[in-house]
Amino acid sequence: MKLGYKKIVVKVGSNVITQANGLPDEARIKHLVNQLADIKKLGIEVILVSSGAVASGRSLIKVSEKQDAVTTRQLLAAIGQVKLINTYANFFAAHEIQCAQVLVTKEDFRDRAHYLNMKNCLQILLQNEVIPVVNENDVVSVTELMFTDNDELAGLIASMLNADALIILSNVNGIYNGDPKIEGSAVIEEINGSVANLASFIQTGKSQFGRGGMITKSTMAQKVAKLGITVHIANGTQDDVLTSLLNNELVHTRFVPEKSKSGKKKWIAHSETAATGVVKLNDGAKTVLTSGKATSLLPVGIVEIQTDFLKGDIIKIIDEKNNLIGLGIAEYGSDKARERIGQKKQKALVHYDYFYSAI
Ligand SMILES: Nc1ncnc2c1ncn2[C@@H]1O[C@H](COP(=O)(O)OP(=O)(O)O)[C@@H](O)[C@H]1O
Ligand SMILES: N[C@@H](CCC(=O)OP(=O)(O)O)C(=O)O
Repeated sequence: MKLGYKKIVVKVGSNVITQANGLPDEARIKHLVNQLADIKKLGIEVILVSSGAVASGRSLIKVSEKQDAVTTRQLLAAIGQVKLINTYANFFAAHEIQCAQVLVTKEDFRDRAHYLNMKNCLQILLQNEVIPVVNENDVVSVTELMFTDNDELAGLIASMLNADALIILSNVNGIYNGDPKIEGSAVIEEINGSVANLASFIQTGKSQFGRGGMITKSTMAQKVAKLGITVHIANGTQDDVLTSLLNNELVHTRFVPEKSKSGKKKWIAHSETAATGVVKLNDGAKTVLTSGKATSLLPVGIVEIQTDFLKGDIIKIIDEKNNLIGLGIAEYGSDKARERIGQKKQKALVHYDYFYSAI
């Protein structure tokens, strides 16, 4: 395979494996499994993040219209996930490959200990030649405990496992420079760094069964590429999509990776919800911190400590307009930080090694 990856995370959207009538598209799932099996047999480690539990459940049970959205999702996912994982397990078994069901919630990544626990779990599966099939545990994860969608979850897993690439399979050929349904719109084949007007190309509507939409996909993809992982968005309904992509023969969108960041920085990048404190910086400090040079956050650039934190906590670093600049681990607590606001020659509040720039 021309792209030479050793470890990939493949995310399959609900639309890829669901027919227009809502029933699971078993032929499509089988075709994807056949490709994944071929890829695995070449020695490439594969982690699959698959949506489709809710869509699959919809084909199995009729839900009362009176039921609210949250309980409906719980019901459909609880039933549908069984069908989904069974379908995968049967198709992988035909290749003598075992797969595992890994259902997660945001809480399973809430601090470094939980994060490393999840990492261990996936690593032990890979070491035993098992393909993890990951999905959000929709039965217990509701409201604020939810990931935006499985694209966010897949980005987190790719970062956590130091994958070479994250391949997102949706029902379009990639990100278009206009509405994909309108003639004249074309796939943007390469996205390098942060593209200021990328969101303006993207229609806010989602596909029939999808949750997040293309905007969350592109935001997540830019973040993951910034951490050093190549991200591909391609059409999972196209025949041989994975093998063509890995042979560099497919028209799709590729996010060019930056230099790979450390494991700690990758964790910090995905820990915004775990952040306790909020620290506001002046514009000079913002410029220095986001310049790409190895600089630590010094108290001289702090204008306000908005929310308290303890030594070792993850803190949000914002600018004077309250936009997120980055995340970091505090070297000391908010009490000491407050005493040092605006002072020169003080110990860094966040060391460069523990700072992730969101810009
Ligand atoms: N500029 C764009 N390029 C590509 N897709 C877009 C664009 N704007 C909106 N979309 C929509 O985003 C959808 C894919 O996102 P989503 O519904 O979350 O799918 P999935 O189930 O694969 O996660 C596409 O079906 C497409 O209609
Ligand atoms: N966890 C949900 C899918 C959520 C989701 O992100 O869906 P999608 O936008 O199709 O990837 C399910 O299995 O139905």
